[in-house]
Amino acid sequence: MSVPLVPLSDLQIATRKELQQTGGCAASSCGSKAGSADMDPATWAKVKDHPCYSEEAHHYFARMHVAVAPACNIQCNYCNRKYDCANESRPGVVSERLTPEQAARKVMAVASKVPQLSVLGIAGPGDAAYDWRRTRATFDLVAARLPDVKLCMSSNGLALPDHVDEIVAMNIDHVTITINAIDPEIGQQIYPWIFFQGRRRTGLEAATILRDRQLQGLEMLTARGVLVKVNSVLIPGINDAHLTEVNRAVKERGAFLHNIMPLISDPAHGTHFGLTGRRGPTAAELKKVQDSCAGGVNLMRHCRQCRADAVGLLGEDRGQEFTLEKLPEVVEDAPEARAAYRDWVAEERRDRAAAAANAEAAVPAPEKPVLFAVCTRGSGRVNQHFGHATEFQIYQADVGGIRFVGHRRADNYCLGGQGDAARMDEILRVLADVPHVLCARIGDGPRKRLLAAGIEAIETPQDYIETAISAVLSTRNARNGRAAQRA
Ligand SMILES: C[S@@+](CC[C@H](N)C(=O)[O-])C[C@H]1O[C@@H](n2cnc3c(N)ncnc32)[C@H](O)[C@@H]1O
Ligand code: SF4
Ligand code: SF4
Repeated sequence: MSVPLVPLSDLQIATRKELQQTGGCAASSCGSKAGSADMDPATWAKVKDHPCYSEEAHHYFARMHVAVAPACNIQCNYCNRKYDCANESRPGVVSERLTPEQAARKVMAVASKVPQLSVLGIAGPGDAAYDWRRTRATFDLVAARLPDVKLCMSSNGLALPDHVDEIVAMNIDHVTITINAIDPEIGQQIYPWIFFQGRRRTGLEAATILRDRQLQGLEMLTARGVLVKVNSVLIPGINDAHLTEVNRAVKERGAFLHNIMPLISDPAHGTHFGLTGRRGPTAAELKKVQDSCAGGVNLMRHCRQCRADAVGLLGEDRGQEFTLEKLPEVVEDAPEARAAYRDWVAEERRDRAAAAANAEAAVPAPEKPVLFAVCTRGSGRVNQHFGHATEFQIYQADVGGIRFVGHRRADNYCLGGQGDAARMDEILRVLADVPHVLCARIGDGPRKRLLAAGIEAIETPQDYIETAISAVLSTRNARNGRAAQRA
């Protein structure tokens, strides 16, 4: 279940949805097939339950953000924070601001209801490092009450070097720094001002100070063993040709992951870029930039660009279930449920890895890549009704095996038991290049509409995704073989 997107112009709707189709992870990217096999045990231990730092983990684990840090010390031309907004799905937007005590109560409430919860993040809605007093108070309360939940924060980097000792002491193992430019000439087109050491600075001076502090914070954190993800917003015409340089610079300083995200820009959001017509990138533009970073820091390709109060698995947002007025005064924790869930995941992972290996061995790899759109509620299984899917996970089978390559959003087709024709049109557009949809169930009507558009819907309820794909490939091979014999 995700919150509805804000109405965007047609171009933007197309662009945001297309952007979810940036397939083609390089084998080294985003831990796509990854599990413990491709990293050292200490690093795997840190990322195995973190849905953002491991693509594999995002099938099982949930994160939540608490909106305790509204203050920010810089202005980005793409950011406009909103504090009472339930219906926009983008960073910097929240339904309500919380005090640290309220936030801790909310985390307890979520943890007792959502055993998948493994990470508490503070992503503003302003800056977690600048609004440090509130960030620290929140983390202290939660660490004391829920020691098994990992702590994670994101920052523009300007205030970060001042807090590295505390971050390490507080066991905050995951920090995100947004770095959009290394070259201050480019940076000054993104940041109109920063507030540093009691003064507002602008232009090249501002961009240079910000860049230096970001890289300093990155170096300090990685030297102390903290895993750092670098976010970069791809802004066409400003930093598109420059992000390979950013990737190189952050690799040299030990960044773990690079998340190159599309600019979200719409006049209705009231940002400088939105109001002045600066558009977000197309899917092809984003993919080109991501591909140009191959061989550098591993790329994250499963980011959903969440709200600053998001709750749940990536791709779902259960935030409205846990608003302040719905929180009980006293919450009993249920750590056994989380522990039991983690034990189940450990077994499930072993099973899924074995099933995936068998599935890949069972069929010859297709010569040309074949795409699959999967309806899933998580756990690496095909377990969602087609009509309920608000996003499709896209898998690719090719000589490299079967792997996750991205996701595409489209509003769910089924509304209160009725199919929605306009939504179906959009789904057909979003899946235009995908020949197979895998789902738990699908009605006759939508199945026929898909088929008429050249998309085959296959019901494989509860199968592991790789197993289901392998079975479809096998049927495809047999069909193609018969066709070749007839020819
Ligand atoms: C709201 S910020 C909060 C954390 C911190 N202040 C920062 O900027 O890193 C979270 C992330 O959302 C990104 N973001 C904000 N507005 C955006 C937009 N319009 N398009 C794409 N990314 C955006 C920021 O660059 C940052 O990486
Ligand atoms: S640093 Fe983060 S919160 Fe501050 S203006 Fe930029 S995106 Fe918004
Ligand atoms: S915005 Fe991206 S990195 Fe942050 S919680 Fe959502 S998916 Fe993870």
